[in-house]
Amino acid sequence: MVDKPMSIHRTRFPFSITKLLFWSLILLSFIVLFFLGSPPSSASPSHRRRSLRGGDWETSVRESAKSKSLRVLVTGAAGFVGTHVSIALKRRGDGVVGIDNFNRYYEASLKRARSNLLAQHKIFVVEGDINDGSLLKSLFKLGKFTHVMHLAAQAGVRYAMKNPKSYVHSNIAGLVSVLEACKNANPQPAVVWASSSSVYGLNSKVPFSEKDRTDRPASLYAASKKAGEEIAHTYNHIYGLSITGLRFFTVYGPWGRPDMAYFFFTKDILKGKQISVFEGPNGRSVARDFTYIDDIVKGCLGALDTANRSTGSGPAQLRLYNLGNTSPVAVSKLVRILEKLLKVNANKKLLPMPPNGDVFFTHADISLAKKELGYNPTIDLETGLRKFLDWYMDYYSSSSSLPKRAW
Ligand SMILES: O=C(O)[C@H]1O[C@H](OP(=O)(O)OP(=O)(O)OC[C@H]2O[C@@H](n3ccc(=O)[nH]c3=O)[C@H](O)[C@@H]2O)[C@H](O)[C@@H](O)[C@H]1O
Repeated sequence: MVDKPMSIHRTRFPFSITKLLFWSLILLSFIVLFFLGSPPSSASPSHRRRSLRGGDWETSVRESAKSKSLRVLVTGAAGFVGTHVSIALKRRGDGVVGIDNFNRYYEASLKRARSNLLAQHKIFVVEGDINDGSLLKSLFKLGKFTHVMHLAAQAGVRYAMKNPKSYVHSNIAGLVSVLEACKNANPQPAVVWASSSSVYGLNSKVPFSEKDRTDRPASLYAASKKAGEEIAHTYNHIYGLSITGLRFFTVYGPWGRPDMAYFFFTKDILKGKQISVFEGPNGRSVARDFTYIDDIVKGCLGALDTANRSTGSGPAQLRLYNLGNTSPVAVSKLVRILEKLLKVNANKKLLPMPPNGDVFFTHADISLAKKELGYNPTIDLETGLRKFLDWYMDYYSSSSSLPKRAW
């Protein structure tokens, strides 16, 4: 009776209990050794993962933030504007730490390449999401930031129809997460953040002044940025955070975003692919106040330099500025400049502008930014596109993959 079940056991499991125990012990010791080998960390599991990947990230944050003047946390540091602003700050001696989630809205390899450029300038970029409150808390504790340049966002006007939730996640929830961290930080930093020309929406009065209506956004992107401006007001009002919003007007240049028209027109013209040029009603041209990246960087630095300290409670500085070029150019003219510089005729198709969130015209009144930030754009579209094309040719001739369209 006793032997029978044992023999049944033997036929079901090909190895003995002793062998099973032996292998379980080996496995257990591997698990124990793995965890003992991890760098010590008091942080949450997500932080532990980060330190495993990025080495001693806490030391890197402290080193990168070191400065006798500004200590700036740049969100979206591996983005187009984030990279340029970070380098400009570091060059003049400010401490800079970046955070970026390296999402796949457009080619991640370009973001990695920008991040490598930042590393060459000794700027440390933490890979993480602005919605990760505990990560932000640790970063503020380590970096003791005097300023936050908040540039992380879901960009793109037309993509909002494809993926509306990503705008809520990054531009609304993400902004609240950053402001919560700022409000709780010691010291409380001054915040400068990227709003957008798109908040003017269906406004037809030109040039667009900060005093004009912004309650008719034409896209969810615009609505998310407008919501951001209202959220900024709340955090300023209740928590005394010093907050400056910058309404960027169609920023372009080297290391730019492949989802923007000037960028993918270049790619498609070079490949002989047809490009769609949108038109307004009755063949009216669609135009943008295209603004070169170096001018935008100067505006960002001007905003950081003139920002007052946060007060913790009670009245604090709350500002909004247009950063444009104040000379709109028709999209058809943009294409003609590209054709001239590339020495290639574009295969163009004129199309009525689809109802996709786009607006017909943007034109910034920049008198306020001129007066208060010393903002003074100097680069015209042809000069700026020449600089962009120099970079583009150089970057994509040494890189195997051309940008793919995901938007
Ligand atoms: O100022 C901003 O705040 C925004 O600027 C930018 O948006 P936009 O000004 O719309 O730039 P972009 O897409 O390059 O289209 C340029 C022009 O080409 C036209 N356009 C576009 C696509 C196409 O296939 N054909 C075409 O004619 C199109 O109708 C438009 O007239 C940023 O992307 C956005 O993230 C935000 O920062």
